Amino acid sequence: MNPIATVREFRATVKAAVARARARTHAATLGRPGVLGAVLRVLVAVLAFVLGHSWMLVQATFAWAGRHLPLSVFGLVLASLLWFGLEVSGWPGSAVTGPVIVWALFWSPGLVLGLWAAVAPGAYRRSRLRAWYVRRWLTGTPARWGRKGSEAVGTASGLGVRQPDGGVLVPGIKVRFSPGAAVLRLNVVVGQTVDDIVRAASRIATAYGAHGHELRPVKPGVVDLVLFHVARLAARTAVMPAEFSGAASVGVIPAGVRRDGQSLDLIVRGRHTLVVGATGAGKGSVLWSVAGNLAPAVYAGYVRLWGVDLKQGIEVETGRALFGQVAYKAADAVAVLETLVQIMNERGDLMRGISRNHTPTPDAPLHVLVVDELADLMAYSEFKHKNEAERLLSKLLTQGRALGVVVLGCVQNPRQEALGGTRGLWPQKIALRLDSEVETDMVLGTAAPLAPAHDIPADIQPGGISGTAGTAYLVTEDGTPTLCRFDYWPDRLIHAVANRYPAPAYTDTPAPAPVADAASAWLAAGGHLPALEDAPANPGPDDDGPANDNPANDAAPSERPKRKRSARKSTRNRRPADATAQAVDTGTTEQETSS
Ligand SMILES: Nc1ncnc2c1ncn2[C@@H]1O[C@H](COP(=O)(O)OP(=O)(O)OP(=O)(O)O)[C@@H](O)[C@H]1O
Repeated sequence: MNPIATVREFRATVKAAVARARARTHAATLGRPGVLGAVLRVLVAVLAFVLGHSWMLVQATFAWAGRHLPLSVFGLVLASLLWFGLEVSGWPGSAVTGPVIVWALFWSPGLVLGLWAAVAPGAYRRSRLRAWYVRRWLTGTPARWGRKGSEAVGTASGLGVRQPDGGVLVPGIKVRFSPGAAVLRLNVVVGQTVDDIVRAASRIATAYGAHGHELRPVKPGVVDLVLFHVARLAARTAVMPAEFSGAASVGVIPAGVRRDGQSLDLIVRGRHTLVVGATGAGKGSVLWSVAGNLAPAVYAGYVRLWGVDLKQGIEVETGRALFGQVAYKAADAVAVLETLVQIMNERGDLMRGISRNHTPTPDAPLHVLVVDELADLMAYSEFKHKNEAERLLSKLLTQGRALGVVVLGCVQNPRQEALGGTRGLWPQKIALRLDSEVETDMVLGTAAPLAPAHDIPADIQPGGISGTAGTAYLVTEDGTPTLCRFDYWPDRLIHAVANRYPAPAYTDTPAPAPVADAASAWLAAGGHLPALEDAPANPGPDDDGPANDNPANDAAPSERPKRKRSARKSTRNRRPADATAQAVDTGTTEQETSS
């Protein structure tokens, strides 16, 4: 027999077997399954189910065991000793049954918890019990969480009030746990103010080893001190917003995630919002979270977006179809402001004596003006423009909110010269990463101690992108700060949203020309702008966004962005003089920016 022929024959047999196996696997997993394929799929589903639920059982049981370490270790040691004794003594029956029963008796609460977690994993995850058992992240000893312990921490942190009889009265503290946080409810004692608690808060948080804290007023004299174990918030990519669901939801947008894991619902209606952040801090995420999430309402006619972007329109032009009117030059920006002031005045005339709060309708929509870099308008433009802009913007900021005209202004530098006289006129503030404590003070005022935006780390990743971009303190009108992370809006998603929910053709302004300027020309040249029908619902895995753990996104890319800043970004950070030198003709005419 020819050995070479034998080897060839053997190789051919192996190849044929592999090809058959591949074909079967393909049929069983991706193609139309035969009987074997169907059985395989069922088996895989059952296995996944069993493994998933067993994992929950193990997780919950061991969480319990971790919290009750002495008892659980004692049970294990006793069971092991029993097994050893039975083995050594040559016990005639099973040497395993007895020890397992002993172990199960000691671990029974954990096993019950585990069974519950396996049967109802969702309920277990949301439960306070789980929060309690997985609160090991806080370094405070268990005793510290008891009433006496927490009150001792309060006293040591300076919350005690000395009484005439020499005793010390401490605020009553009740502790409860929620996923990701422990909440201390403090009842202020006579002689104390909430300010005393504010002053002691960071000492208490440090005593518990918390990564951050927030104070939430409950009622006069009662404050919740929330201690967080989460050091940083994971990046999420935004998803295509759902269809317009009714006038009631206009102006409240799901913009990201809060530190306690809840959705960040940003209120835009009736609030002017100032967004401040160092370069690369993620102001674009805030801008598009607002513009992108308002898109369905824009499409339905309940909201009208106006854009001012003196950084050559690079940001706003990415989603141009969402905006009724845009301005990329200072003169046009002033014209937009004039138009809005006029709308506001006319609306005031109509509403006077009838209503004190505007309700958006398709006939009288909520006007939202988005300004990408306020300093370009308020500080770096010609004197006549910046003066006029400051005057008009101040009018909008002082009168617009009740009349349904609100402003979202972004700025890198919160100093006086960048904001003119408007700095104190923004009721809602979003402080992304800032360069210094002085800047945090400037933006947030009295809320600054509870919202240290300058402490948000830059965490520069390869490619120069910040690993914490989009992380911010949102300080609402009542001064409550919330650490949150805004969703990332990749260019492709912005295009897709703009294509799916374009603004109606407003009769008082011409429709945007498709490729009218350098920014659009760049988009066209890049070939990124998908055709209307091709627009993906969500950015695909090849998209250049950050890691996506947004549960709503079914096309979640699983890696951190590897991209360098996109062309949209690459031109955004030019200095003003530079920007003027490279100014492009945006094609925006006086006529376009005044109605
Ligand atoms: N929410 C986010 N999650 C993760 N990464 C983000 C997020 N927002 C932005 N980034 C990343 O950070 C980069 C810079 O973001 P962005 O351009 O929005 O910052 P910026 O504050 O507007 O900067 P500049 O003021 O210089 O224009 C983005 O290109 C993106 O890679």
